[in-house]
Amino acid sequence: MIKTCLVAVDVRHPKAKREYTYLVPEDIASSINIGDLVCVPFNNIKVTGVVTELFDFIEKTTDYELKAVISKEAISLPMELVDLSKLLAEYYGTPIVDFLKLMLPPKVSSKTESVYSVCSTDKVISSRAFNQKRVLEYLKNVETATVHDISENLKMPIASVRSALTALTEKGVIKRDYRVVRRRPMVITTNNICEHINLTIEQQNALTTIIKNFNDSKRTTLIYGVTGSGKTEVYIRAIENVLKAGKKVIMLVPEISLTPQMLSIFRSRFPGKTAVLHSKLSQGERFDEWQRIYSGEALVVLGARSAIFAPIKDLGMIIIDEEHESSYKNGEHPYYDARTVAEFRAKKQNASLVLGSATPSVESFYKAAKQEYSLAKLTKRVSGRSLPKLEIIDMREELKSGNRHIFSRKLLSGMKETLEKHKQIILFLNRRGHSTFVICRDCGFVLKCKYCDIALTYHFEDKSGKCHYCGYSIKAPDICPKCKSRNIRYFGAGTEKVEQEVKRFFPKCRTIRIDSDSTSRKGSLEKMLLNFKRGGAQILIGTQTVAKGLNFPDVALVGIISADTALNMPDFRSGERTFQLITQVAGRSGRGDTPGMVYVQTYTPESFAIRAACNFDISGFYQEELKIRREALYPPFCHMLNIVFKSRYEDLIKKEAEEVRQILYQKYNNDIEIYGPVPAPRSKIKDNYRYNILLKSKQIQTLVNICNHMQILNNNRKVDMSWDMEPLDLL
Ligand SMILES: Nc1ncnc2c1ncn2[C@@H]1O[C@H](COP(=O)(O)OP(=O)(O)OP(=O)(O)O)[C@@H](O)[C@H]1O
Ligand SMILES: [Zn+2]
Repeated sequence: MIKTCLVAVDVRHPKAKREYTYLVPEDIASSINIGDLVCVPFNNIKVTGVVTELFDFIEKTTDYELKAVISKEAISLPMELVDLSKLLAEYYGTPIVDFLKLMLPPKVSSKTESVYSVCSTDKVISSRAFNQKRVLEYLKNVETATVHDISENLKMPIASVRSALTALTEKGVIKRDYRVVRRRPMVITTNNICEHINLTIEQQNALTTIIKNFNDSKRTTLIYGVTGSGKTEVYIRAIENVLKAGKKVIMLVPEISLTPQMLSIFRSRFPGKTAVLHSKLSQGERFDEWQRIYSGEALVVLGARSAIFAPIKDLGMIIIDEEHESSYKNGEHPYYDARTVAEFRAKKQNASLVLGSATPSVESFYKAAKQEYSLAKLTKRVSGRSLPKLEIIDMREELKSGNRHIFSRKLLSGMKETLEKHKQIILFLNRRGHSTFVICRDCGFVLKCKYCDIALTYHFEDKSGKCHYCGYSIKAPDICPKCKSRNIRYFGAGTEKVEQEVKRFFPKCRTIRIDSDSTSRKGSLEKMLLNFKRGGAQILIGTQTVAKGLNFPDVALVGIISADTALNMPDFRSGERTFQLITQVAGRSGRGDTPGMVYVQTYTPESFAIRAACNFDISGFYQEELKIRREALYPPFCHMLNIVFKSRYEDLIKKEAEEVRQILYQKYNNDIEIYGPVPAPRSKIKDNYRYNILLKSKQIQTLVNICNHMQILNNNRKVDMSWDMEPLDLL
């Protein structure tokens, strides 16, 4: 009997699903499986693809000759992941191959090294060949050794070892083999951490809920635990239980939480069994971690967003820490949300899902209120530590009393006091660079990007204006390019400016600045955080990178330089983001012996989100927020789909977007609300105009249908079109 298979191939082709049928040649017919990586012919070239279906070939069903699979590669995806890709492809209206690609290891190979061992003891080595004799004696006492092992143990230069080994191999006394070496990511370790911890009653209760859900209902557990309440310890105990039951775990954390701290906790609690996956791994490291997971050597996968696609077969639990984080959403095609993928995956593999946060997303909070999720609360910090005290500072008052600095008087004296006590400080500002715009006071000219409709940010370090969207950079002008005036001023502070000001007020104080400018080199973020933890600096200045999950016991003061940056975003989630950001950043304060203080500077002290965060009024905040969302019809009371159009030609966008709107209106009008097409808030980026059509619907299935319809509408379009299911960002 002949077999055929369906292969998802990685090629750009107008045909929507990008899956094609191939004949299976006889020599691999008995070994081929769904999930196998294969090489197939496609338009006269060879491409790779993944087998998604197998059929017993019955009759000739098409007019054209089927081509045959060329070869089978050594890699194969678990069947569960192929099934998951199919579900996701349907849900997001995206070719299946786009998800399969996220699941495959990178295209590199294993790293091998040579090892030597004795194979014959008959031959006599002349006593003049001194090095050879020593090397041979050494090898007789060990099973195998590498060049480096030998060199190190015999204190012999590498070159001498090599020539001795070559001579011995030629004589047939020893032989050379190859063994695979695993590249192990992140070697920085902090001193450990295996002290025994007795769970608090709240932690114990949370653990019981998780285990109960794991054992029977598989219901999702939401752990709402205030900052410093010991959520990590609860996750670790839960993982221990899952491993005991013979199952495996994926734990997702935001990229930043993958610090040496977190890694060394996991490596010491699950020695040899933890794999990590995140965006800063080299291709080789990623390949090896993938192999360790796939082979079953690693039982716990700790990683950022894309780790949700880790090749695990016996999955028992998925844990998502800081579940409110927007970094779980992929901001480009394929626009998946790791939390949604986790839900699909947990269901498919009969695993249970655990979400945790000190500031759960409004959506999750709502599901817990409706009892779709089990809610476990940790209301207190561990070891009797109290939550920090938050104070709002009205910056308008500061201005009125003549203080034009970025630090209010209270924050400044708080900093002075904290430094005197030899405690640490975190200053938070959600903007990098020095000044957010450069303006001419005479004619109002604002320095803008050549390619984007965005003001350039001034960076003091290289005296340049930079675009934070496309990277465009020019030397900042001394005179206005438009009216030639010298009256150029810089407005709006960023992290660089904060650092400068700290240096001005406290010249002797050591600072560390963490933002994407200062941490672009691999490993630099980890080193900076470790340095701060060890007391290498007194003040840490950072963007939202420093808001999450960090545990520095010596931090006694947190200053939020401007609580308004997130609030002023034109987005229905701005209130929620502001609330979360303040609560999270504030949560870094007072985690050790000294009680924590937090100053929240703002020009809008009456804002509900800011006041609720400062009063720890989480339930008041969610109630108010849910009321607004219900009235204005926003998630969780509806689902959304954003259709994004991009092109260099604005007329073309307008025409095509209008066409799409018409089609959607005619077909789906009863079930959806349509907004747009309108220019996106960031209307031009990298020389491309951007327009949005936003759809809302109470029926998720309608939006799923539209996503799949979009794949067809996308054929032969002259403008670039993409569709973002449940968007987090409409900018
Ligand atoms: N039962 C316990 N007794 C004493 N210390 C504990 C206990 N549980 C956890 N800890 C310690 O408390 C500290 C804070 O815990 P952890 O970082 O897990 O807090 P968290 O809830 O994740 O906070 P955040 O939301 O701010 O990240 C850690 O150093 C941890 O070792
Ligand atoms: Zn730009």
